[in-house]
Amino acid sequence: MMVEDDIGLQKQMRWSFDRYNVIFAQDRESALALLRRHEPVVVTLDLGLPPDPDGTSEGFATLEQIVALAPDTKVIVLTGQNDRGNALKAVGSGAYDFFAKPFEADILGLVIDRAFRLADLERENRLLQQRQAGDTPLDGLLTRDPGMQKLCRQIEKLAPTTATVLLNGESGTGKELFARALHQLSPRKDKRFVAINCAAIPETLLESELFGHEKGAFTGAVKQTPGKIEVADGGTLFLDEIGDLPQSLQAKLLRFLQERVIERIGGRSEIPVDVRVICATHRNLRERIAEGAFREDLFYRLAEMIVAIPPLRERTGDATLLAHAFVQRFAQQNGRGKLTLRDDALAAIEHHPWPGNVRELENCIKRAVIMADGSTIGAEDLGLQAVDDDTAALNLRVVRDECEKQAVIKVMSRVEGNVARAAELLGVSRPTLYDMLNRFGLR
Ligand SMILES: Nc1ncnc2c1ncn2[C@@H]1O[C@H](COP(=O)(O)OP(=O)(O)OP(=O)(O)O)[C@@H](O)[C@H]1O
Repeated sequence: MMVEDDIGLQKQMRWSFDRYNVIFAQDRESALALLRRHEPVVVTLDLGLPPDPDGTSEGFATLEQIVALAPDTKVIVLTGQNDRGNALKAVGSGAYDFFAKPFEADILGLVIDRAFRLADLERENRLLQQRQAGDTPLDGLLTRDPGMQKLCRQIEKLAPTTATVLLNGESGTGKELFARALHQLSPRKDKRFVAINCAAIPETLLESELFGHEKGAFTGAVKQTPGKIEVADGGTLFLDEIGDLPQSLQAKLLRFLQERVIERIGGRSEIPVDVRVICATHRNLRERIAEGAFREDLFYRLAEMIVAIPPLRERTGDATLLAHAFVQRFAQQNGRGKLTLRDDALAAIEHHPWPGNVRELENCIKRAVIMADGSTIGAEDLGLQAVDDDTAALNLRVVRDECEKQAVIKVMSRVEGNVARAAELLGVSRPTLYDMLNRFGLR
């Protein structure tokens, strides 16, 4: 796209750059409308645009909006001769390069070619990165959901730090898997990962499990036993279901986190321990605090970083991705040869809300692999309700229509029904927008 208000110059450019597929804009408004509509890869931008043709304010405003809307666009700003100040300012504001007017078409052509090449390379690079991100989320963890992949990147960043991480998510969402990944990717990976479930052990035993005891500390304490915290020295301590930690132990854990020393039950000496603490809960800890069941000061010690893991039903495409992988794994483990999921099974898996998340899905597939008679698994083998297989919704056109409809409704509401303005924002012509409104039955 070439943004140039001088019609004579536009003509000359059209002629000089006829080997490109060029679109022309003459002011900010038309430039932004064309940007939305055609998504040009390279833009040349004259800084002197109406209503300020002798200044640069409109040019800079246009540049700013192009960079904000489509940051990958390569904008080449055309400045006056010897106008270093504005040239540098433009590059500082996100322009790719600058060029002095009047220009020699050959040389400007070289700059444009280079901009296209760079844009190509950047696009390739982005694709490669996306592909890699999709292939290797975290060890043992399968996902294609963009939100989950973002979480995986966060975990990679958090892993090498000493931050205490709180993993929050429904039961079976993979909290322990994330905790192990945090350990594996940390400098502590060669030391122990010690997990303890605070909800599974009675209060009386939990204290000794965590802090250890000396011989004779209580009836049955026949020998000196170090606690889990001590055992994890140098490594990572994973406190699962931290929201269920009894009050008395909350105080003791807080003291450990503050002072980093423990005292075994019945012991007299303070033992320094160096552990990275990761904890997890399916509970809403803020609610527990409000109920008076969880100490606020402990919460802030534990939740230096909070990672919220989405339930399986909110991850796009993951239920079937995991189902295929689990079928393969369990078929192999049970010597079942090649087993596949039928379409009715896949539809049922997509529709089931999976309150028990990945663990529920895993168990469901495990059972089905054992029970299935033939070489395929149907909805019935999974014990799931068969649903009307709406393959229609799997058709890209229908999906696209639904998305388009949502976008049209949103934009039409934003511009209070102004069709011309909505068409511009959506990057379509007015007749196209009218067609869409008709097609979607919108008034
Ligand atoms: N994204 C995933 N890819 C592959 N396997 C997964 C994934 N998420 C979870 N799992 C598997 O699902 C099971 C449950 O995961 P995990 O124990 O980590 O969940 P959790 O959130 O800690 O559960 P709980 O809160 O009940 O302790 C495990 O067998 C785990 O390996």
